[in-house]
Amino acid sequence: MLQSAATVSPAHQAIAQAAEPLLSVEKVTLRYKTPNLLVTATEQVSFSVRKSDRFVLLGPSGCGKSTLLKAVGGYMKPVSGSIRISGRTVTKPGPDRMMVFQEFDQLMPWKTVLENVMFPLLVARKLLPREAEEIARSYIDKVKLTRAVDSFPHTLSGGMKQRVAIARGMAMQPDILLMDEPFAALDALTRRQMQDELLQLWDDTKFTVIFVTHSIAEAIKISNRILLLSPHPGRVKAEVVDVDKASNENGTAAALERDIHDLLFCEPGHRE
Ligand SMILES: Nc1ncnc2c1ncn2[C@@H]1O[C@H](COP(=O)(O)OP(=O)(O)OP(=O)(O)O)[C@@H](O)[C@H]1O
Repeated sequence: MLQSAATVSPAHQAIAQAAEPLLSVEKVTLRYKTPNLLVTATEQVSFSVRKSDRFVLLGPSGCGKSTLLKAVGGYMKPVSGSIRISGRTVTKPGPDRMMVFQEFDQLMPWKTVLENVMFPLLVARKLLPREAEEIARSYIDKVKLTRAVDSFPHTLSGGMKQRVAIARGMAMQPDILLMDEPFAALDALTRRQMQDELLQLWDDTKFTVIFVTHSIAEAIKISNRILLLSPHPGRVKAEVVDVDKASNENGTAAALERDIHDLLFCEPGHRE
């Protein structure tokens, strides 16, 4: 189930062709221009995401995971290649792609939990306050923050703030939720709890998510598919096309974790 970039099986090609992807990223090269440097973040990266995928971008620091997510979000244009959602080329940010970041300060500190979640519904979806409140409250319930609905962000723990950010993103019912290391700044226990809650939310609503992480264990736990990127500049190294199946074939999730680690970090024949 670990497929190298060069060897995609005919069976997988057939499945990929049969199910029209929601998101197609084709041969995307992304660069930053600084006054003195041209930094190539990713080179010729291709992948596709289907509806209800829990798709993880995994790779070492600096391989361009966040940059790819920014480009899917419409915040950055590829220098070559294309990014399409349901056949439409992505040219700018839109309410069909909501982002959840790692930082705890992504909420507006002067607004309550309810007001933070309602804000994009009022501004981007242009809903009436009553409609926005109803939707916001239902997603606040889903992330188990009913009792904190009137609290201000500074009174919340890091995990609670991330739950608000997830509720805000999901309440917009985007085509794709883009999550950039959303649990990386949490303590280990809270991080595990948040991973479990994300999976419960997915069981409820089957939303489509692209999740960036550099934790192999986190990737295996939350995804159904994983794209492995090589170190800077990021190129596709392999794809785990069915994480559950790969875990079973490898015996355990721990065995798959070792295989992915070796693929990402070791030269052939070496193991740390
Ligand atoms: N604003 C920027 N200007 C110039 N170079 C940048 C900028 N942002 C990122 N880069 C460079 O682009 C490359 C990819 O960065 P990116 O943050 O996408 O990697 P990443 O895989 O998400 O890393 P991490 O796991 O550490 O967050 C790196 O070499 C980084 O230094």
